[in-house]
Amino acid sequence: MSAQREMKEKNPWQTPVMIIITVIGVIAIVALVTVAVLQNRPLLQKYKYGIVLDAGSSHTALYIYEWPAEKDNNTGRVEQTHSCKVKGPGISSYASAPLEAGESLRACMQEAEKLVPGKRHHETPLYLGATAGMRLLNIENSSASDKVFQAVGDALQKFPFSYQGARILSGQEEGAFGWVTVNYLDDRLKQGLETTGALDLGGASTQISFVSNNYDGSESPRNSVTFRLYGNDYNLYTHSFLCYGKDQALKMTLAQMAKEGPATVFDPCFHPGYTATKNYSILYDGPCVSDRKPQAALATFTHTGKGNFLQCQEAVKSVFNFTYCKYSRCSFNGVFQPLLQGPFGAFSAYYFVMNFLNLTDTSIPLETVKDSLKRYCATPWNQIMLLHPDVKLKYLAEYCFSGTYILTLLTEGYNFTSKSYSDIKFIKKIKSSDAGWTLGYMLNLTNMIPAENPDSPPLPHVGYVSILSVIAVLLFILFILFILSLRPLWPRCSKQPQIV
Ligand SMILES: Nc1ccn([C@@H]2O[C@H](COP(=O)(O)OP(=O)(O)O)[C@@H](O)[C@H]2O)c(=O)n1
Ligand SMILES: [Ca+2]
Repeated sequence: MSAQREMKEKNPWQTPVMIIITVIGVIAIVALVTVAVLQNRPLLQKYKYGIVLDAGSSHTALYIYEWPAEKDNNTGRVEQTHSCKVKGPGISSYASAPLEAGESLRACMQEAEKLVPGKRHHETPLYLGATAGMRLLNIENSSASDKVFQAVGDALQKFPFSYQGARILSGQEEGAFGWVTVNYLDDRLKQGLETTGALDLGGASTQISFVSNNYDGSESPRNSVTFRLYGNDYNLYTHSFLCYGKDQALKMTLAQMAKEGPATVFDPCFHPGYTATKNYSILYDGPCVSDRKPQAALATFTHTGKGNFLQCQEAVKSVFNFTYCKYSRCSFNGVFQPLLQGPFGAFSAYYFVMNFLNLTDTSIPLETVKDSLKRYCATPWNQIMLLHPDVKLKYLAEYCFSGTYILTLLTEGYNFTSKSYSDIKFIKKIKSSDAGWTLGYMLNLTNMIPAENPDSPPLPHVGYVSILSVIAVLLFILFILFILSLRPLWPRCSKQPQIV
């Protein structure tokens, strides 16, 4: 009995005071941590959406973007969650039937209606941006281009989204927003890292955009775009060459070869054995080629392939003008271009063509790439058709030209060398989003890239809760130790005489 009492006296945990203190202490810690967790728990993730239609010269594509609702003005990462290719040609091809341009967008828009949650429809911005195809139609026939926009706008407004308008992007915007997209997706802007240049090849125009340390924008102000993004200033060089997209370049090259108006055009950019009867008018319609029209044109010509890469390269070079430059340096056609500064991401048709030709690896020496293309161009047409039975013949016939055009544009046009060629990366997507101008365009119009870097909380949520828990436990231990240190003063002293 006395041993038991001694035990009880030695073990303060058995005194009622200590039990009560412990229980209260544990309850307090649990309450504190629970409050910390609940109060700072990330809110149930809700998303916002944005839709951009890229009305290109060859086709229209719809992109749906998504981002966490509570972060739309700062660090939220915007991602492409869906893309839809509109059936049929680009909207500029509907000049004589504008209503059909609007109609053509319906299927993709209905898809978007299903994919964006119903309760977000009315707040989801919807943009349509048209590029070089509509630029050309606008030059050629502005009332036809207005009608196409009217029809497209009418069709888009029938959907429940927040329609923000349809317009032609300037070449500068197209180049600059492509650059923003690539660098945003690579996380280079937020972190203030060295940026990647953007090379975009379309059907009717092509863009080059990059930051060059020794370019301040003063030499050719119209090629300069300045941004302040996440607290960093960027002075971007950008240029868009109208008519130098691969489809218009093909037309210009062929029109150049056929400028004497012969009955047969022997074309080194097409495979040997390729032959087709074509209408002369296809070579001279549109503002890129109208001035190359021969005096006495026949109605048709026979287009015959010769499959010769070097001659094709010469033919392509003939559509570039290298003879004049009023600046310290130029790319071509008298357009200023500062010293190239890599790395570069090359997307859209750059990727499609080089991927088809199995030439996306830029660590392969440029000479080897050219040799490979030389062999490809020299391959007879019937063999090419056998190798690619699934590819549409119109597209299949053009890869020799397109590959040659890309290499010529990069090296002769933009002055990439055998060495700097490896600074280029042919890309289709970055993470889940396509490389192109659409994302940059939407980020800009929704003010989603702040000029200054937003302040972020010093600790992430998990760190905050962990530190709070550790401090609570330490405080509790400290409290117990403090109580124990008071032990000699406990009532035990006054009970002593009873034992005696
Ligand atoms: N799978 C694909 C898709 C497009 N393309 C080409 O990529 C180019 C896209 O140009 P685009 O329609 O965006 O025209 P722009 O308005 O940008 O000049 C066209 O020349 C298409 O033929 C391709 O080669 N393979
Ligand atoms: Ca394009």
